[in-house]
Amino acid sequence: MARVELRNYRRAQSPLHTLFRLFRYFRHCRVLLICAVASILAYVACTIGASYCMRPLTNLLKESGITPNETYAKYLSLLAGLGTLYFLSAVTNYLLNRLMLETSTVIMRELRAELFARMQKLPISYFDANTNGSLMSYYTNDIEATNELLQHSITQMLISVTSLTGTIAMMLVLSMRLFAIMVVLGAIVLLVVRITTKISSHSYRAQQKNAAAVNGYIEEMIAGQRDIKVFTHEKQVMADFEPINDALYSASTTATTATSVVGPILNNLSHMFYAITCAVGTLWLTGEGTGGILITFLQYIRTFADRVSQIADQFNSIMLALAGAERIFDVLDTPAEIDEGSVTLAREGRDFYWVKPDGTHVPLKGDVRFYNVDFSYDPDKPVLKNLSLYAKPGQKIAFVGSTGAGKTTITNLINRFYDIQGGHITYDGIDVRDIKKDDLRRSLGIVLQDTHLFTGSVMENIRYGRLDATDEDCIRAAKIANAHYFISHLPQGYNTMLYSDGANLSQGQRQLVAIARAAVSEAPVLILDEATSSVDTRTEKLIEKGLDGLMAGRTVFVIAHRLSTVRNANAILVLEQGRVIERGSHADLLEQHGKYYQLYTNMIELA
Ligand SMILES: Nc1ncnc2c1ncn2[C@@H]1O[C@H](COP(=O)(O)OP(=O)(O)OP(=O)(O)O)[C@@H](O)[C@H]1O
Repeated sequence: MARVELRNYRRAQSPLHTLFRLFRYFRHCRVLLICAVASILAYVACTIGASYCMRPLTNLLKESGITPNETYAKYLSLLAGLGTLYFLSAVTNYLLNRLMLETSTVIMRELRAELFARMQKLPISYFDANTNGSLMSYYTNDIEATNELLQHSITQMLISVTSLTGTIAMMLVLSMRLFAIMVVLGAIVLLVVRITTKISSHSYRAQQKNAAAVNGYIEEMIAGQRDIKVFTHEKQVMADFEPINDALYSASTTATTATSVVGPILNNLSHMFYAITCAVGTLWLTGEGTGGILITFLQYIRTFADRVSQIADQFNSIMLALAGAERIFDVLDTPAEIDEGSVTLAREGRDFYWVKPDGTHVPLKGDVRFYNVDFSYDPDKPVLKNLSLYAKPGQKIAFVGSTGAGKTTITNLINRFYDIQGGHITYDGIDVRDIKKDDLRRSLGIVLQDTHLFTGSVMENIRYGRLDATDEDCIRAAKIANAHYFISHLPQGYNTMLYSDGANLSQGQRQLVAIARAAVSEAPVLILDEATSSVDTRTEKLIEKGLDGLMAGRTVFVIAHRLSTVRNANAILVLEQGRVIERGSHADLLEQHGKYYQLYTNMIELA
């Protein structure tokens, strides 16, 4: 059963550092940011000012020595002032939301671009260690969380903190005595907030972790639908899904329960707060205008309590969103594939050259040699041991051996998907580590067993092998690959669009397009992972002819699955546990009566 990888869902490890790093992205939208901060200040000033209007309004009721007309005029002007402040606070709030929306869109664009660019530079080992699902969730969950953070959470937090500061200042201005009561009660509220936040953030983390497991599982099962149906594993898949779905259910229930408890507790506390201040205030405050002070103070208490509970809520979501941003930064900090190569391999027309330091061009011949190569993916599990082999220009080298013997690994070392730990590999006498990686890979044509076709026309998919190839080059390559006939019979010929990894083509047709793609690169060295096992004999013949056309005149490494490939090869290398145990032509090896003889006489398919 397929493995479900859990992403490491956690709270931000270094939230402040992540936050400052995120703030650096504001450098491209400084003006927007300044406007946003100004809007926050204006918004908070308006709301606090509106609350303050309660004082003169209340006092107006008891004001003596003025005529009813004067009272009425004052009353109207106060109401007009209050209305203006509420109107302004609505406008500034709208402005703020717009500004943060714009700002976060700009930043998200940059972050997505950086993330995507970094992923293009990461070594293949990174993709081995991370499932597609977990990589995708950087672009979905984590980008979304960061967007939410920038668009709402940070803004709300800034509003809450500014408003809280302003409210405290106004409370101090109104009455120091009442503020003293506030401090005591505030300490109690903070304690409660701290405890409940701890509980809720813990359960939220559990919820996120379980959600990741469920999503990862679903994604994997969707990708494997064909295999699930073929092996009639539907029931098993459902049975495996149930426990992780249940785990998500209980984690979500705990999380929502914890959150739903925080609100009422804080609400009740704020009511108590309100009542106590009201009672004490009535007893303590004496003299002219005390009614206005008390009413306004109570108004501020409400704001205070609201802001504190908002900060508690936002703190949690900010921490979780920062964890998303942190994961994105982790990817951005993952070291890119190192390329210490300095030797340039250039293409001119249809030929490849090695450009020597003095500028002279030496045609590439395609001579590849391994000298005592040691390699392992994991340090404690050697895969290739002291492996030596050579392919002279134009030779066809076939690898045979049981599964896991190291055939694919060898081909992955030629193009430097991985670096060797011992020995060296040369290409026309140059150590491959000295060749610029892009140049090296461009001078190797590769046909993988499991080809990926991109969304685009057939022509564009063939051109993927060499981006500057003309339409004529692509058609010529398709002819070499024996793909021209079937492509010409597609509804729009070479302009037929391919979708979902070429799902509208048969497996054999996809393989022929892949061969054409390698043919258009016209590289002097070819690496073929033959894929004929899952196609019918007629298609196999087509592919065989396509491959023969492609291989002519080039050095070829082929992971052989067909007897014909092996028979035609200049040399057959028999691998076992990362070692070459036999080398020779088909006839030589049969004569030796060794492993190859056994493979050949016992099996039709060799690998
Ligand atoms: N990305 C990887 N990370 C860790 N180990 C790997 C990785 N790829 C292959 N291996 C291990 O390296 C060994 C050689 O694998 P390799 O794919 O080269 O064998 P192979 O001869 O091509 O097998 P097959 O014919 O089944 O494709 C195996 O034990 C395999 O489990």
